[in-house]
Amino acid sequence: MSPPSKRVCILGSGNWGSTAARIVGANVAKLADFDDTVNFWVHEELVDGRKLTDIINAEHENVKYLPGHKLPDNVIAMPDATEAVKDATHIIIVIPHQFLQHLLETVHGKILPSARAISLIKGIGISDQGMTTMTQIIHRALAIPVSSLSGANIANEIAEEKYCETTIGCQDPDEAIVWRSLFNTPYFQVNCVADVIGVEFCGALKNVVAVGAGFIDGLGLGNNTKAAIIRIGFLEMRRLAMHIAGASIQESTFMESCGLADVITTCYGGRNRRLAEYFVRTGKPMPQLERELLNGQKLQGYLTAGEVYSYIDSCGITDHFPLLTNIYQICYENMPPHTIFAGLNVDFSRDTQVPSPAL
Ligand SMILES: NC(=O)C1=CN([C@@H]2O[C@H](COP(=O)(O)OP(=O)(O)OC[C@H]3O[C@@H](n4cnc5c(N)ncnc54)[C@H](O)[C@@H]3O)[C@@H](O)[C@H]2O)C=CC1
Ligand SMILES: O=C(CO)COP(=O)(O)O
Repeated sequence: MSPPSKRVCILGSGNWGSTAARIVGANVAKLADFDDTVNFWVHEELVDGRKLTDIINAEHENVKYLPGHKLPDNVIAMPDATEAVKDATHIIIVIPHQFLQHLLETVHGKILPSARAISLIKGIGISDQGMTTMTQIIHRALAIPVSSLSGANIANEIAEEKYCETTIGCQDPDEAIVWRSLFNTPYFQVNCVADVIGVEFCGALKNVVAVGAGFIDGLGLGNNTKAAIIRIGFLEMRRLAMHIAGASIQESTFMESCGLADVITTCYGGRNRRLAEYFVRTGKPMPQLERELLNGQKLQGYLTAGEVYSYIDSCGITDHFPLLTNIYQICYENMPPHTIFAGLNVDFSRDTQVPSPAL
């Protein structure tokens, strides 16, 4: 039998990164063409005076970001990202989006030219060229094919092996089969689509809607109000994604796990929702709440609200996105939370009237 020709590296070890390591570690052990070892890059820090990498390798548990769940023994924590990616054919990138650029600069020139990557990140980038997705940023930096994975996937529930679905966006059907084999389990059901950036836009933009849902909970309003915010938020997400990249996005992607299902789960169970509720109840700024309540975990929706607004404002199209605009103004411009309802009676049948992006 020939030796395994493929090898996995996971870049990122937070709540979702550690959960992904649990899944992928167990799966590679059963795949003959993959080396059993999974290199797991950990942003090094001290936990009770010990290095987190040492704790993970001794106890097979990420006691800070995924306490109470064992990682497979073949997942090896490493503090050096360049060492972790060295021989990897399949690179899984799962870090908060604000840290991506620095990580890419670190691993640039250190990866196999034949490697491929998949992004599990939920976030967007803003540059002179407008709004970019994580796979576009990774592809430009590393010049390798990049797929996306996103879904209604609250990490703690998946670590408890509660059934859910996810969506992989991958243009090459053969590659899609390989990525699916790394992630699919009886309790984590993967569906593959060819729409890489549609999957990503859904995952990133729903975090802003979840902040809005948290405001509703903070105001003590009920389920009907939250359902209205979810519905309008979903339409604005779709409207913005189609405005930016309509020619390459499939409408059907919005009905996959990465679309409607993820908006629902995050608006009820996510960190963005929870901290937005505290924001209304306490009046404390989001970054302070993140430091006080998340024990090192990071919010994506608050930053994404700012990034989305900078884009729609620069395009002069805020009128077409009243909910996303209101959420931004509540987060960053001291507008009171009840102003979330201002101007929400937009006619979504007029989507074609949003001016095209000047890209
Ligand atoms: N937690 C969840 O339920 C889910 C998260 N995601 C997405 O996955 C991505 C990663 O999130 P999580 O794994 O949950 O992370 P997390 O928010 O739980 O943890 C933060 C991570 O950032 C690392 N970090 C801190 N400073 C850093 C730096 N300067 N450079 C690099 N890394 C640094 C920490 O070591 C830690 O691993 C995010 O885009 C998130 O939206 C997607 C689906 C579910
Ligand atoms: O993306 C998520 C669930 O699919 C997690 O959302 P939060 O970051 O709000 O917890």
